[in-house]
Amino acid sequence: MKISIGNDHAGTVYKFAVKEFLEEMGIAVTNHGTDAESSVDYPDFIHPVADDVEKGDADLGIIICGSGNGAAITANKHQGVRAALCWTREITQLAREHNNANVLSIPARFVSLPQALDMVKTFLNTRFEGGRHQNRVDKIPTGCS
Ligand SMILES: O=C(CO)[C@H](O)[C@H](O)COP(=O)(O)O
Repeated sequence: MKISIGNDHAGTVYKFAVKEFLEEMGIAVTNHGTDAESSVDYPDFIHPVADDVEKGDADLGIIICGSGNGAAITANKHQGVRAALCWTREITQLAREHNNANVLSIPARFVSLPQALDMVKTFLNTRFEGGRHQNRVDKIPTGCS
């Protein structure tokens, strides 16, 4: 299992905690930064994560910014990337079960660190249900057929 992670300045503290959490589980992590808390532009650090997922260089991605929206919007510009903005365990579970999300977007300014780590754990431990959801996910790239 390989996970690519990236964040802006609002997500730096959470990123390091998530990275440690993953590495303690024996998961290989590619960290695209930023590793600083000085102001940066989130696309510079989120596109590399989405690139990894798009190209198959990572199984999953985790992206973090203040609201989670800029990161998710950026990642979803990439082919084959399904980035889900999540703020509870239940939303995270559904993002995997129903949407086959392959990138988790965490809003660092709106969830606690324990909540964020719980979402990461849920994201890793939940499988896509397929079935009717597969038909819907298949229609995402090109719209209705
Ligand atoms: O959430 C974000 C993008 O969606 C950013 O983290 C947020 O916009 C950064 O704001 P500021 O420059 O005021 O720290």
